[in-house]
Amino acid sequence: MPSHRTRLIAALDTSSYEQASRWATELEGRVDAIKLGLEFTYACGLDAVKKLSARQELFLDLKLHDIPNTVASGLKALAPIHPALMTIHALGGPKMIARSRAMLEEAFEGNDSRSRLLAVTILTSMNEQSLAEVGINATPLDEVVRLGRMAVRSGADGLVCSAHEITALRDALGDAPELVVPGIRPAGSSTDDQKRIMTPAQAARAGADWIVVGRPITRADDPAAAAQAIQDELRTAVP
Ligand SMILES: O=C(O)c1cc(=O)[nH]c(=O)n1[C@@H]1O[C@H](COP(=O)(O)O)[C@@H](O)[C@H]1O
Repeated sequence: MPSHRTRLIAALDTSSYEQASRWATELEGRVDAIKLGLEFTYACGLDAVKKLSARQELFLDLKLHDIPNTVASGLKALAPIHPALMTIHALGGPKMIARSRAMLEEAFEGNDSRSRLLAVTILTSMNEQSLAEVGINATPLDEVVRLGRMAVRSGADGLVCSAHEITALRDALGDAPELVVPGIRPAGSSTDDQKRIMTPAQAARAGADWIVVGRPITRADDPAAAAQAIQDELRTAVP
């Protein structure tokens, strides 16, 4: 049973700066970090990312996946924003991950709060059938552990996975890799396009370092109250 606190990241998925800014203000003090991703960044730009994250810890989730040089150079360009966490796809392979880590070490030399590199394993919107559709004939669990081992060995500081794989990843890799877990749905909420889901309490008991929650917060009538309810659930889940 984990004894550390599972922290809450709110995914602010919107193309509107005003909307994201409103959420960020409402959620300040109620979430531990905000996540800005493809929709916000493409629509509003990196200056807006920088501005919005001035007061809160930032997970910049752009899921880079390209040849090693292109991904590492992309990360170098993002480094001045200084997100706490950034994502690349584990499927880019060991060289892409190793070059990315080396680039971040270089970009943050002399700064002991380097952005941490997360490798996305298998998206939480995929199940065994969706894996077969892209030619991967394995269970999500086996594939996540296989990719997770490779990614951490290659230099990833942590992994994005579903809560279903936390126990197996901890058995394989120990406590050091930071496990960031989307596909979280409080009991009774809509699953949307997510396939491998768990509740906040289940993810906390499994040992998630962070959970990522978007629509259950942002589509709630009262996003601040929804975030607070998740924090309360996390707090009481682990004695
Ligand atoms: O990297 C991610 O954050 C991510 C990986 C993954 O496997 N699944 C996943 O849902 N996410 C992100 O987590 C957030 C989940 O949002 P909701 O489904 O609205 O809670 C979205 O911003 C996704 O981009």
